[in-house]
Amino acid sequence: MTSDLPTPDAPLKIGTRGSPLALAQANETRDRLAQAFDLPHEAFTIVVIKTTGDRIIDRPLKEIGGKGLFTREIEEELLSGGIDIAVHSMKDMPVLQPDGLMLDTYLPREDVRDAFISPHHTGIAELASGAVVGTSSLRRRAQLLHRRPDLTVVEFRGNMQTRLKKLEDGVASCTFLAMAGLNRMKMDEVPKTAIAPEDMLPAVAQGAIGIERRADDDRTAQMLAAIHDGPTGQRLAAERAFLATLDGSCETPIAGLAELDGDSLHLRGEVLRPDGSTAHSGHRSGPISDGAAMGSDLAQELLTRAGPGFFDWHSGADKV
Ligand SMILES: NCc1[nH]cc(CCC(=O)O)c1CC(=O)O
Repeated sequence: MTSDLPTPDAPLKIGTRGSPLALAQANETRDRLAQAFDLPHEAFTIVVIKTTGDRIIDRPLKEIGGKGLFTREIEEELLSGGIDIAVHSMKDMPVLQPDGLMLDTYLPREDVRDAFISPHHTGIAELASGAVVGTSSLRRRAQLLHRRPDLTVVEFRGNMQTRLKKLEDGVASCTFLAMAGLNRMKMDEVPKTAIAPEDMLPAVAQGAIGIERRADDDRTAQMLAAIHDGPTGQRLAAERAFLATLDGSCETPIAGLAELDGDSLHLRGEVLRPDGSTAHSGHRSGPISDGAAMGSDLAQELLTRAGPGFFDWHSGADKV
């Protein structure tokens, strides 16, 4: 199928951010490609790219401009040929990619659930009134305050290691991390309890790794097809259509999860006010091939139920 595979002299350049999780994801991508084509690891180079989001770690993400901050420099390298593929956590990716790029290869999805992390407790119910919770995720913050308005949420930025250090230092009683990241980094020693999606619906695409390429790069497209996971693609098609219709920005707390059962797909979605005061959730079931339509349909329902103004908070005065 593929005539000119990469070689140690002309390696395929894999672009990634430099966080331990990003590197683990890039390594997994290299391993899968090497195995699929029986190539040595030297046929791949991992190129670490520092993004604006990595550089500015002392301010909340929402202040410095949101999601594209972690991808812009990487996508520029891809477009200019500095790298051949870029490996991303799909939950950090906007629904639309720049012209000339394609993002439709997904590795098999990891555990989609959030984990409750605390040295002293095993779940939210155990937290005393007023307990301090650290998270930088607007979704987790809103979901938490929706259930427990008595808790205090403090901003917890930085990579997973930085956040765990803050927890150790006693800055908060607990934090939340994706099970997927903990599993991919084999951080078995972290005191964690997986939270059922019924109790905390995960972010759209949580646990999925996506691989981006230039749209006109046919050799790379053929190589990536060999490691693509179809079921993950079907689930993300529904979840990302849900997100696209909601026009989710980094500032809007949105959760969504699609699961497959035989030929059917079941999609759950939730939108919340950032302070947790109101939440709207719903679900759809249908044939897998209708996933994207179900995603936009569910989003329309939630938009209607939420009513005008629900998503306007970011431009108004009631920002929390
Ligand atoms: N926004 C940061 C981010 N992006 C992806 C993951 C975890 C891995 C995944 O969900 O695929 C994380 C950290 C976290 O939420 O704990």
